Amino acid sequence: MSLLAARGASRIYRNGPAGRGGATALDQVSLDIAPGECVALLGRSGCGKSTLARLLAGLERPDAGEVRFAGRSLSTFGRADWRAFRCAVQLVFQDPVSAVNPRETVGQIIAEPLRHLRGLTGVAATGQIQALLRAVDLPADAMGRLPQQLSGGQLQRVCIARALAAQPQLLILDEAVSNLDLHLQIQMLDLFARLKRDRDVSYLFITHDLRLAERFCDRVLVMCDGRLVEETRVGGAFALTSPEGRALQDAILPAMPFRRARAG
Ligand SMILES: Nc1ncnc2c1ncn2[C@@H]1O[C@H](COP(=O)(O)OP(=O)(O)OP(=O)(O)O)[C@@H](O)[C@H]1O
Ligand code: NI
Repeated sequence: MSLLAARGASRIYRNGPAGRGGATALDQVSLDIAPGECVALLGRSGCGKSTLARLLAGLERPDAGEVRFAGRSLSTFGRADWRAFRCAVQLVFQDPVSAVNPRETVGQIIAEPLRHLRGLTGVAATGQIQALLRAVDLPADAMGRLPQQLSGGQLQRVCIARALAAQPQLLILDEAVSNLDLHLQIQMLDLFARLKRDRDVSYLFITHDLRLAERFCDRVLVMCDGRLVEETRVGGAFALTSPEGRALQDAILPAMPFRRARAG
């Protein structure tokens, strides 16, 4: 059974780059994400990953093909369906600054899905906001701060907390941990792994880091020029075989010997 699926989904930006058939950002992409599954999406910059993420999250419509949730095309959704879908599928954007209202405090930002999607307000909401801030390792007093008073990595974690507030079944993470330091990356991945184990949450994990993908995901998808060019299950002597996949694997730096500078 697939939770979220794309069937021949294409997206053409009329004002996009010339070449490759005009401005086709996404070219007949089909994929399935099963409940509890963790799928990595890799590919070089501009290949269409974020576009696919927006389509799968229902924020943009495909120009051809369709996106299906629990077997139903999003194009048939009514108001109540959209509400259920927004609860079930959450997207954490690549750029946290443009993903929040600069005039809202962290508390207000996280309160929004609690109120609109889960009907929580007042003390119940405040308790949840505090728990969510703890989960993403932000101090409780972050609640009263504005986005501009936070670092990029702190704001990214506010966005993760906001996505988790909906208690989604599927989280689409568009480079959501890329600009966090290694310690925080591991902490967020532990949090995601716990949600996966306890609540069967699925993930579409967009990253440039093949090693992260290998560690966290069940399956790796590789895109090139708007198309899916490879799908490989992770495990054992796992190797990517498409030219694009091989390039990703070759791009992993060998461990560098660390030399301590000598005094004097
Ligand atoms: N709103 C838009 N209008 C016009 N063109 C767009 C728009 N959004 C994306 N594109 C184009 O579509 C293509 C795919 O962009 P997309 O952001 O999906 O790539 P990406 O794989 O996420 O890249 P990155 O790894 O740099 O985030 C690019 O050529 C981009 O210029
Ligand atoms: Ni992107």
